[in-house]
Amino acid sequence: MNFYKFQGTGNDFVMIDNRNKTFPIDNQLIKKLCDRRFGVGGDGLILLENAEEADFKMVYFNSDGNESTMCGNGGRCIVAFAKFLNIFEDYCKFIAIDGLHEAEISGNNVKLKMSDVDEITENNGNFVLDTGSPHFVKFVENLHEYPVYEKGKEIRNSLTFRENGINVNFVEILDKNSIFVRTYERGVEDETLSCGTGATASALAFIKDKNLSEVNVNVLGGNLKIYAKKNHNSFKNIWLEGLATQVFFGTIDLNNF
Ligand SMILES: N[C@H](CCC[C@H](N)C(=O)O)C(=O)O
Repeated sequence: MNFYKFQGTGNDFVMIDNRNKTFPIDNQLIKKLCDRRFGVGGDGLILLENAEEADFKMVYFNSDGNESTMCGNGGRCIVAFAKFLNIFEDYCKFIAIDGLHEAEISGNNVKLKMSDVDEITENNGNFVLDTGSPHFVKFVENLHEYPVYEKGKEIRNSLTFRENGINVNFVEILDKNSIFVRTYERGVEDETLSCGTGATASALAFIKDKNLSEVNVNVLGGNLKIYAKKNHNSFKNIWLEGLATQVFFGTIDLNNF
């Protein structure tokens, strides 16, 4: 079995061209392929498959081996992967678990259209919203020193969120249109170097009461840019932009893995 390793601002994925539908979807196999010592290593595994009314379909699994909701950085990486496979020229449409996405690629830079966000709810100064995956957003000071793993794990496993889980984003405001975000990711159950749907959620929480439509988001693994059109407490025309690159490729004999 051929696999490709891609990363988008440090969020990394095992990518498989599964248009022939031969990949054995097995949670334990996916978990082992994502294992950083016993496997290839990755925050998740992504299958690229054929789609009726789009250029391709994205199927996303977290590194715990379970299929999950939309992955923004994974979406940017599958666009770069599909371009590498010559599936499209510079603009594509693909189907993911949260619906149809458009994307543009220029070199290693990918701009991905995210699902609309209908509502941001607030609970004692924090924010909860769904950008294709569920996110909790908390604004803090001195984010570099903040205990992201401990506090993120605590919120993700709290009574409110324990059953379905949630991704937990901690945000420091850098200037009038820039934020720094660190994320504890559901299904990875650890901090990742970047979370695309999390960066998007954090940016929307940041601009919800501002007259701003572009946000620079610094993450540990690089820089992202989010564009959004606000409409009261909802957002449309949301785009996530950043670099996505192929790191290496290889083959695995699944009969002896
Ligand atoms: N772990 C997330 C999905 C991947 C999100 C992240 N990798 C992104 O770039 O959006 C979840 O299960 O909700």
